[in-house]
Amino acid sequence: MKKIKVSLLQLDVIFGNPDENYHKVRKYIEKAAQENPDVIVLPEMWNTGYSLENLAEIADEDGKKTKALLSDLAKKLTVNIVGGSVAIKKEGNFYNSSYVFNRTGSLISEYQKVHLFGLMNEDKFISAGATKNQFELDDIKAAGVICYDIRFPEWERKLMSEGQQILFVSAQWPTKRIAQWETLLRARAIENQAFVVAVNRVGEAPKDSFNGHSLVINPLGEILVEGTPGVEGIFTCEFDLDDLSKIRGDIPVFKDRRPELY
Ligand SMILES: NC(=O)CCC(=O)C(=O)O
Repeated sequence: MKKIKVSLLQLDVIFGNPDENYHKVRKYIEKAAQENPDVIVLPEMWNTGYSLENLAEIADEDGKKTKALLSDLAKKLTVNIVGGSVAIKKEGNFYNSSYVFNRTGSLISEYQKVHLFGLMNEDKFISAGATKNQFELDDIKAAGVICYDIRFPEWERKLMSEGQQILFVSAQWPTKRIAQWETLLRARAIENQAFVVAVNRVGEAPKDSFNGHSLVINPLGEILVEGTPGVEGIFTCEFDLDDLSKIRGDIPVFKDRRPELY
């Protein structure tokens, strides 16, 4: 049996206020670690929110502050951290950037959101990434994407087709489209025959409302845990990765696919 315990930090994000958000994330990670999870997962753009007009003043310079905080906590608490994403500035550009740390505090993956969400003006302020986000946590192969990325199944397929067992998703997905969030995530779990661990923020921003509905979904598309809508908190779930081999054996989607046709 290969069990993994994940803690989802379904947090409110204080708009345009990195100092308060860093303080809050530290407290929440320390609190979550008391439940002894293997992995702690954060939402999207948790340092600034979508305060895009102010990025020059508030984005994290090359992610230095974020990396120092998450590395320190991962090492001190001996826990893997899938660090959601933060706004960073690097060489004159802004990125929506994700960092993953293992239990020793080493940075094991870095990813910039690939698909930028025009409806929230992200494409006007942020530069797109172009690299994959694949990593191993305690020898478990996994991949990660950010929010709007989940509307591009060909991207998740690419990330998940080298034996990845868990897809991590970090989001600021507004309440008004939350039914689509659930449907898309369940589809990504079923088609990739993988667990999906998806964290969405709660709270209000000037132009959007967020109600969380963070989810852990099994490879059959069944919901194992749902973050209580509208409630800030830590939602923890343990699941067994051995379930995957039976599902992948019964319906061998990865073996049966015909990539030469599509
Ligand atoms: N932050 C995002 O990428 C939002 C994506 C979203 O809301 C959608 O409907 O897609």
